[in-house]
Amino acid sequence: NTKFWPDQPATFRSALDRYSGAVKDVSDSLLATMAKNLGLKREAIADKCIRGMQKVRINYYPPCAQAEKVVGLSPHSDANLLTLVLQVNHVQGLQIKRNGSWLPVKPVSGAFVVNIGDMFEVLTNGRYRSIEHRAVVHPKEERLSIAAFQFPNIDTMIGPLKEMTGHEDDAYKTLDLESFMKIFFATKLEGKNFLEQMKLN
Ligand SMILES: O=C(O)CCC(=O)C(=O)O
Ligand SMILES: [Fe+2]
Repeated sequence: NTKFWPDQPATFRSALDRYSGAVKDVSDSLLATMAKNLGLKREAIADKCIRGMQKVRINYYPPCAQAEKVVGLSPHSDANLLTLVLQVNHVQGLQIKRNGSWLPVKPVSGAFVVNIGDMFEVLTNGRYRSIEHRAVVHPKEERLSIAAFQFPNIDTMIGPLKEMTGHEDDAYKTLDLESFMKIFFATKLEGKNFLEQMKLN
């Protein structure tokens, strides 16, 4: 709903609206392809997003003379299914956690970074892992990114998909989306500690 966004410049809301719709289409087709690759029906995950929610955040990181002493965005994984991040300018800042260390993700003009969120990890019973990431700042240059977070419909149950588990045990709890998000917001944003609470055993 763009009414919560600034109405200036005059084209802002309509541009954002178009962007959001286009990103949702990309996300739906990615979800369909990923489901197919997992041996599921194309619709298995995408169908959960027909009336799905999308949140968009535009991140602005001003330059910071003491850049090495601060982080722009603390380490976390996104709670939702899939996030499409556009690194708007050429300033590098996004980092992912790989084998215990931070790996920079170079901005590629016009390309999305697709981050797996916690809900995708839960639905696939851990086949896909949500990615821990953070953003650092630059001593001289500002940085901008636009993150579009894709969520399923509000009435969706978030738990390992039956078709995914087969004979194996569920590795995560099953909760309705609202309860899932309540726990997420009550948890300190710190690495993947929210998902830890969703694990069984
Ligand atoms: O600024 C970035 O590249 C990352 C943004 C992000 O991870 C987020 O908004 O959740
Ligand atoms: Fe994020």
